[in-house]
Amino acid sequence: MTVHWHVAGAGAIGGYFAHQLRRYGCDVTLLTHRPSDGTRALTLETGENIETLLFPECPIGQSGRIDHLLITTKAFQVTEVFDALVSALAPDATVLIMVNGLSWLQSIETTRHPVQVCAGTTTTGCYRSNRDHIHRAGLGATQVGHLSAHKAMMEKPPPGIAELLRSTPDSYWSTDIRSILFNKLAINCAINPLTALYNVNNGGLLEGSLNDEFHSVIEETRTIFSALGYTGVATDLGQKAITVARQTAANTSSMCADFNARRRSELEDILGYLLDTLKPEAASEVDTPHLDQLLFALREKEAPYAKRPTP
Ligand SMILES: NC(=O)C1=CN([C@@H]2O[C@H](COP(=O)(O)OP(=O)(O)OC[C@H]3O[C@@H](n4cnc5c(N)ncnc54)[C@H](OP(=O)(O)O)[C@@H]3O)[C@@H](O)[C@H]2O)C=CC1
Ligand SMILES: CC(C)(CO)C(=O)C(=O)O
Repeated sequence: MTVHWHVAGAGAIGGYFAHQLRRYGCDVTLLTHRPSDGTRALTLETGENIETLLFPECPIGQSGRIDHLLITTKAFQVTEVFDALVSALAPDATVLIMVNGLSWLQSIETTRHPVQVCAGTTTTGCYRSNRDHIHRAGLGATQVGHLSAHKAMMEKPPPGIAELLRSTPDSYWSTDIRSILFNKLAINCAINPLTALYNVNNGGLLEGSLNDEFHSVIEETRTIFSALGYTGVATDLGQKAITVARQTAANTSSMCADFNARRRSELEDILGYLLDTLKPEAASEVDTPHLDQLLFALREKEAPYAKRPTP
């Protein structure tokens, strides 16, 4: 039977995966929070190829039964979207959440539901030149794994995931997605806020006095992860953050792009989550003056245009 994926959040990344899944042969329906006439044409431009596909689209809440759900909104929209769709999910449905930032993790994990929840992360980079035109700026790797702590579930992709992994180049199943998500969170904490504060490309962190700040931020982030018991994340962060900044030197980080566009960023889902949720869980007292100051300065900068609950 054809695998049918519903995609909530068909923006840059969601639209990219929608294209991949359709080209692979899956049925794909887009779920929107905007008025819709029932179809949406999405163009994907990759450098080698440009293709427009017509997708069925329906408002969230009118989807009918969902067997496979991909959520690719911004991190701060995940819980709302999940809650709005949970009653439409088939028993044993597969949900895959693919966002940066982990602010949604606790609420999804504590919701009682029978569905299989996976999470993923990708280093493929996409942006939109208009609402329906997606550009793949860089082809990276995608990793997906089960959020369950049960070994049997962690080892085997639930229904629909194998098709998604096969549909997208360089995509892998991970038996330890949590470590990968925390690694990505640490890298995002080290790179994104500083680039947003100083409005520089990722490579700007490797130059001049900003490089000293970059190292202080890395060191304090490492200390938090170490105190939380994520020794692998803490040990690797220095080298990884510098490598990512070097490899993506010409890129504008997603947070910097959001600040420049004066739209709500994932500040609270990334650095806010690290300092307000994870740091208090650390086994020992951790001093993070640079990170505290960075969060304070960015909250001030974002305040005029970001609608967010008071942290
Ligand atoms: N772009 C990239 O290269 C990468 C992005 N990521 C992460 O992926 C996530 C998505 O990023 P990106 O694709 O760039 O962001 P976009 O803003 O392009 O896409 C988000 C999409 O979610 C939609 N949306 C918002 N609220 C709702 C809702 N309530 N119901 C349904 N849809 C909704 C938006 O619709 P509308 O625009 O109509 O409001 C938009 O289409 C982020 O966490 C980002 O950090 C990770 C790796 C790479
Ligand atoms: C890794 C990094 C920092 C690359 O730009 C990213 O994930 C982002 O911009 O959100």
